Amino acid sequence: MNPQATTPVTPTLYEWAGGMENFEAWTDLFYQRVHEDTVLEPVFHGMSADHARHVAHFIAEVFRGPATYSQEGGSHYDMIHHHLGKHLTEAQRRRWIELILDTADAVGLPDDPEFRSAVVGYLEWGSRLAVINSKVDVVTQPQDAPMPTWGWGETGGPYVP
Ligand code: HEM
Repeated sequence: MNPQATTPVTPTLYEWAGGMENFEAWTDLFYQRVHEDTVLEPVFHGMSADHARHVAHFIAEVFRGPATYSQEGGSHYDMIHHHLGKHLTEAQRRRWIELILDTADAVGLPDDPEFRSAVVGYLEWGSRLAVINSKVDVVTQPQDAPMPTWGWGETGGPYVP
């Protein structure tokens, strides 16, 4: 018997989350809530109508889903570029994290310890990078920098500026 036939394949975070419609539901509700939030509303006041979907597609691609964000013309460089010069504060970042995690519960994303640990790890990492990038005016990453990917495990080492 082929042993591979019986070896269970670990699902990606994208698959475990239940696919694109769940990422879109998550960010659609999140950005609705952002506009009712006194801390975050001023940050996102002029955001584009497509913003929520772009963030859903970005996170889904990072979680090893389809490359929709890239196929729509986005890139890691592009995402960083959107944060330049926004001068985001730690208070805004914390509120962003709190609200996006509350919204994960509201839309019924899986709440098992392993999945949520990976999600929190990614959101902490990504949101702290967003704040760092918001304090500068140029992207130091190459324009063709690959999209990051995120799995079930650990970061693998210390921060490299
Ligand atoms: C994992 C964390 C994050 C991810 C993956 C992410 C992703 C993105 C993406 C993909 C865009 C571009 C959207 C578009 O093309 O329309 C964007 C824009 C933006 N993000 Fe983030 N972001 C993160 C964290 C944050 C945080 C913590 C804040 C603020 C507290 C923030 C504030 C903004 C703002 C102000 C824009 C520009 C909105 C606009 O004017 O259209 N981001 N983000």
